[in-house]
Amino acid sequence: MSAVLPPLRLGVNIDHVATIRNARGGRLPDPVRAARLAAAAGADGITAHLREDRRHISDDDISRLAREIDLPLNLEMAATEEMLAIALSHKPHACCLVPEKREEKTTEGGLDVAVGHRALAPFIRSLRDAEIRVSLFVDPEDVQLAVAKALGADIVELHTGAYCEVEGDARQAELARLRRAAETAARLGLECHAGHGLAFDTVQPVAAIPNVVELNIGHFLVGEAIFVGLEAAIRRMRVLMDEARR
Ligand SMILES: CC(=O)[C@@H](O)[C@H](O)COP(=O)(O)O
Ligand SMILES: NCC(=O)COP(=O)(O)O
Repeated sequence: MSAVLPPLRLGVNIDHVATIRNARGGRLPDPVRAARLAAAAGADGITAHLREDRRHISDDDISRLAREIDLPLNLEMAATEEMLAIALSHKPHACCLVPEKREEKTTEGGLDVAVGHRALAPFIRSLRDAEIRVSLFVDPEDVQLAVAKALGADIVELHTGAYCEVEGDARQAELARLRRAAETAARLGLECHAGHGLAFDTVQPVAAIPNVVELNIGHFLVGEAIFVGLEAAIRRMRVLMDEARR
């Protein structure tokens, strides 16, 4: 009899609703309305990345999400004093620390906690003292997981970008990295999430990894929403995730 896998949560990242809004500098489409639709479609949480350059999600979006949305808010941010102050003022369910480079189009890799641990330690302590869950967005490497544990993180989110960007044998190799990292995370007592670049055609092998308990998916869902609507896109992703878990 196959083991029953733990439930797999879906965090919907609404960054790129704000990208479309900012294209014209107005108020529409409203990312908070997208969060409400995501909740109605069965999302288990909302993820929003407040970048230092505010290219999409704004400070006001975060304030409104924190006030108006009942789902757990996963605030993605760089490990800066500015972002720490914002996180402590809103006290989201979780903060996911991600690397940021101004010139990047999107997140290019995991946060190198093995190199940056000295600066990260007090930062993580401040978040934990405020009872905010701490997630570290990392590449699927044992050293990153070990340091994440030593830093007192609650969660690691495995970067699935490399897995999504390749095909064939290379993708199978990246999937094996993700599986091994998820096993290591479980052994260390770290809650294991995954995300970046996931789509309908890539989600199921990651959703089937037993120790992964949450997927954060955004860009693909917002793009798909242009054609089928956000609720339908989310419901389809949910079906694929549940099928993979059986
Ligand atoms: C960390 C990650 O992979 C995403 O959650 C992040 O938000 C990507 O950045 P953009 O949303 O700006 O593409
Ligand atoms: N942390 C990953 C995330 O929130 C969504 O990434 P993407 O699906 O927008 O690439």
